[in-house]
Amino acid sequence: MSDETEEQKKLMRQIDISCVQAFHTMDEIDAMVELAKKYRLAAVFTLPAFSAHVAERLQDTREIHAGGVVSFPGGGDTTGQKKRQAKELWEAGCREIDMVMNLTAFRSHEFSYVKEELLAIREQVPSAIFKVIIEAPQLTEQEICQAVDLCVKGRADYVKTSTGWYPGCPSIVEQVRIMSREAAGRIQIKAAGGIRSLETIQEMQKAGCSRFGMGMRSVQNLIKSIYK
Ligand SMILES: O=C[C@H](O)COP(=O)(O)O
Repeated sequence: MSDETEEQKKLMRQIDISCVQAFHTMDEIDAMVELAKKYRLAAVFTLPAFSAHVAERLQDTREIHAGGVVSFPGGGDTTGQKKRQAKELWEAGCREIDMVMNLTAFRSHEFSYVKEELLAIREQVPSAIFKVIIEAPQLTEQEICQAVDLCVKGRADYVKTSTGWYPGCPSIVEQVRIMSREAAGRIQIKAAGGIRSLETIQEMQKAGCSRFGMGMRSVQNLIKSIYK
């Protein structure tokens, strides 16, 4: 990638690529790792059974992280299960942990349960980049603000819009704006789920988003559109 511009490089460093749907094959996962290495993406995510494999294949590069998902995609595991998952993924070599918030507890106003759970996971993986998924497309504006605030109190590094498991409910710029306004620089924002174009990414960047989670096919399309 010798003729890559600084702008392209910077954008690639904000992309988390993933094969986290149930249908991916090992060949796809391996192709995704190679793509991440070629374009120097930020992190590579799979479902947990394949995280150690990805971490091993990324061993020769420190700047591209293996990422692991905790309580994906529902968020309803017990705190103990989430702690064990996070620890196991860290031990497998994952340096980024994306965990789904317990949204039933959250939407039932069990805020202290949610906060304590986030703090418990933070304690398990103190050096990991810890992102918390809130499924913003399913929440009201007030709930999005409350969820962002809890992620700050739970010492997460990022609050993330969505798992991408709800195809009819993409992450949109307005959600990022709300999150960014509430975050006020206290936590970073990752958008994921249905992000399909450079234009959307640029608008989300302007709204305050610094990381983008995209499925492998969407990243391939994005690359085609910007490296001509
Ligand atoms: O962050 C991970 C998601 O799988 C991204 O979803 P997507 O397939 O809609 O890009």
